[in-house]
Amino acid sequence: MGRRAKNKQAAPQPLDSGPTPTSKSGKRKADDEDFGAPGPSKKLKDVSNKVKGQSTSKTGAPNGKGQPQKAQNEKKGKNKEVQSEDEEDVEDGSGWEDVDEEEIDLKAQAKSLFHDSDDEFPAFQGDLEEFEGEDENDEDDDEPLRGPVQEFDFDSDEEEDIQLISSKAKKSKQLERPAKIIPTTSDASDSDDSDEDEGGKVTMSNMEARSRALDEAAAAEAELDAEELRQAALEADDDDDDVDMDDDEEEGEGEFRLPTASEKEEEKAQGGPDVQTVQHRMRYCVRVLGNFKKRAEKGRSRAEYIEQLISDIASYYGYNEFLAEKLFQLFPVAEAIEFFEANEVPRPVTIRTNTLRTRRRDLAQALINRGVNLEPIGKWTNVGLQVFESSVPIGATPEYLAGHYMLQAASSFLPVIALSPQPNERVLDMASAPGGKTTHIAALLQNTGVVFANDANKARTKSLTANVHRLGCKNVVVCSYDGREFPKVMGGFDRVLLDAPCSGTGVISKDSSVKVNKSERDFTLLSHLQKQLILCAIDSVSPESKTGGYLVYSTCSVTVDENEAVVDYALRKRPNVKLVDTGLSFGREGFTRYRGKVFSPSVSLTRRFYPHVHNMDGFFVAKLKVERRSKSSSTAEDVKDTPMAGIENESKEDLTFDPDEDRAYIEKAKRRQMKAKGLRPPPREVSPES
Ligand SMILES: C[S@@+](CC[C@H](N)C(=O)[O-])C[C@H]1O[C@@H](n2cnc3c(N)ncnc32)[C@H](O)[C@@H]1O
Repeated sequence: MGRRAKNKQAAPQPLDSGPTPTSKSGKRKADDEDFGAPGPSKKLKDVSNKVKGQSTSKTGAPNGKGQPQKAQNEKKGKNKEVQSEDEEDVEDGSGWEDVDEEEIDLKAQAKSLFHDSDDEFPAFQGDLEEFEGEDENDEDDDEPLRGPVQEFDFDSDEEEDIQLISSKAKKSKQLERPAKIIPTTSDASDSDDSDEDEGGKVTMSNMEARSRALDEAAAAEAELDAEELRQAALEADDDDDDVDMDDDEEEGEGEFRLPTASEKEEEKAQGGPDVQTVQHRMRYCVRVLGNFKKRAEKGRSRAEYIEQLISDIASYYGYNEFLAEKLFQLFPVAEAIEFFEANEVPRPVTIRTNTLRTRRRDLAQALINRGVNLEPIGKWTNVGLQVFESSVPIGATPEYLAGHYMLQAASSFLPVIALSPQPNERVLDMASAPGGKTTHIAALLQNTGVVFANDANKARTKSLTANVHRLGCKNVVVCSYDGREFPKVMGGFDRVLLDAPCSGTGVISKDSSVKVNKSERDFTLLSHLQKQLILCAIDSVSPESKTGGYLVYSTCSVTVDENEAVVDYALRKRPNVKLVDTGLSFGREGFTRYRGKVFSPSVSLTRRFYPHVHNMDGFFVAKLKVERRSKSSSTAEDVKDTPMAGIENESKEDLTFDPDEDRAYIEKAKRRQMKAKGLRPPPREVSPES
């Protein structure tokens, strides 16, 4: 089981202070790469220690005290460093339940229910009714990354990769993966520049070639990973092939066994197992589960091994057991460990060129001149740049301040690429703050048409507005409604993006508080809200649109309740809607079956992105085409189930945009504007009705 050896990318958070790290400070040593190495929280500690120029112990426990993470979290909970939630036992309402018409009482929800997919903004922490009173200091969405980005040695890592792949072909997939954001095999297949010079600094001339070569290597490794997973799934019988097994035997793990109930009690009484025991036990359980028939102890069930493994994952990586289990269930056993491992590693720092102000080439040149080491993210985006190191604060360069780029996670590009807005269209970004995607949409529209950038959180619309101005977007209207009020507020959009409030289980590497502050109730409430929002988003799309008629639904979460289950729900409630291809060239297919639930086969058109597979935040993207409602397709059930039932009763067949409806608002705005300028507005027109 591998520990990620290639933590080459700087963590976004430790850039604030401290001396410039050494050239290898972001790189992990290959000999750290199994459970015998320090645990994840130790790893995080390692990073910050390195930044501070301190040495670290190699054998320490995750918390540095011989105790796994869990014990630490309990202490943290007391210190209020990590917000913990009351974990109410709620029936699993995800998947099939119907969404009530009435709004759920979000006030009753604990803090930090939603998570922001954009790395420029911290998780939304609060409830809808507190929006007005929210602290203005919350506007750190576009918080500049201060201090230098860690430097790392790309070339020697690549050499190391090749060696590792050949000598430990069965070992960790994370281990050998470069810190490059992974493209598809097809992206790399047409490259013929594999012999390009990869040494030395990145320059404008070698940038594209380097990128292609890295893409190729990454694609080859992705293929290798897939093969490994297939092998693991087939429960490789040949113990000689199993590197982990050899390691285990060396460490005397052949005699390892599951603890009995009384041993577990004893372990608990002593304050939990020590970190070495947890590491060994995890490795042992993974191995047994890889070939249960052959390796399991007599009289022990698969469920017992799984239960033990989940409990150990929770304590080792610092999750509450509920979330550890929920995430564990998404993957085959070996891959689940890869996922948890990847959540301990920061994702690459990436920026999006603002094409309203500059070209990527010019921006890259300007930043290279300032001492920024960067290269294009990959072929799938022509505006993204990955920043490897920088001698200047990347969030405070003159180019940044002039709006030439947005600091934005690579995964955040995906929904907008899928949305594919066309010039002159009317687009709604239903949950838009702090505006990473809004400004991307505005740029793709080339400042034509109009983007309504909505967010229910008024405080957050300030940072949204600031970004809109900084990036020179002239076609954006900012508004603040609960998304569930659409399309009553306005409808008839050519395209709608619903980047929904979510649990943030895809961005744990950025916000580790998610590990402990999410309960079953949170997922139930979120899923419910997401289902309400998606129906309103669908109803805001104009089926009459000549150029569009699309909705993109996205989250920065990996749970099925917040993704496939929401989309499937929408398909069932809105027969005039169908899933279409996202147009994204990579990403795993969405689940069409999951733990007894069967979704529409078309849900396979949705795409999932994972940190351990794509080296980007966990993300989900679905694209839906909204068609005209036929009389037969709008059933009584539709009307009952829509959160906009009131509206449908009023005007069920006609939810298209009526510009006349806006006249009064436009008039009011004009008057206000005149007053603000010290002018006297003309007398109001008296309408015949009044
Ligand atoms: C994932 S974040 C959006 C990130 C944004 N799309 C971007 O790219 O910068 C989700 C947003 O949904 C907003 N939100 C939460 N509940 C909402 C609701 N009922 N209606 C509209 N917005 C909501 C939150 O305030 C938060 O800003």
